Amino acid sequence: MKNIDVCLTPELLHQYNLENKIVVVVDILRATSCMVSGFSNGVTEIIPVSTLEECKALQEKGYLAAAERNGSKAEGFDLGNSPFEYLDSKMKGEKVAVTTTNGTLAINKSLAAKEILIGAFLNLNALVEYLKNKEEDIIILCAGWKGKFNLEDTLFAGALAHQLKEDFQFACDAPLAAEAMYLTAKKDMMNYMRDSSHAKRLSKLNVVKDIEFCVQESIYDIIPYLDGKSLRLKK
Ligand SMILES: O=C(O)[C@H](CS(=O)(=O)O)OP(=O)(O)O
Repeated sequence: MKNIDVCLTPELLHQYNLENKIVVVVDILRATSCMVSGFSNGVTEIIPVSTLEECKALQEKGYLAAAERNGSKAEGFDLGNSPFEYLDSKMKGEKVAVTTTNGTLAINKSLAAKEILIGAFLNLNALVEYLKNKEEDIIILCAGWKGKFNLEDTLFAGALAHQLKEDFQFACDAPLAAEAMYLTAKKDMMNYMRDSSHAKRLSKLNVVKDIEFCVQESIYDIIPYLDGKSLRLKK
């Protein structure tokens, strides 16, 4: 049977063989939630880069530049890291270069995979429908926080692993633990997340509405994937 596994932080990724695997990268707060929101609102291409310098260089080539460090928009860039910025009508048809603290790094660490998909609660069902018939093993890569474990990405990993468990067996205890957390949390996700370090950090920046938005399940029926250096929408 095919396997599904969860990598709880990019710092553990060296333990996983990505060859011929599908990697679903998740950074619920907020990078991958922003990406899914942007594509759902008509953004045509997103280039994830690891550094502010790379992002600036793409801004000079005409990309809208989204740059966040420690939760706030970096100086001199067009956008920060709120999904609501991506829902603005002026984003339709735009190409975006993006760098964030955790999410874009996680994408760039996954390049050895056969396929890289972008996951969020916002597109959970679309991912389940796409992945359930795939032959490849799946790794869900949690972006975490600065190399450490975080709650919200693990909850998403648990949700996805739970919904795929009829077709994929759990490769180790990480999907099992993530699933147990998700099943406990899902009745009141916002309340469960309230104590998480990331929610506390972002609430100091007055972005509680972003967190409420990012925990909504399956409001968008799309899947962004990495095509060369760019994220695009699966047809
Ligand atoms: O802006 C965010 O949501 C976070 C900032 S931090 O990790 O709390 O410093 O960045 P992300 O890369 O989206 O996790």
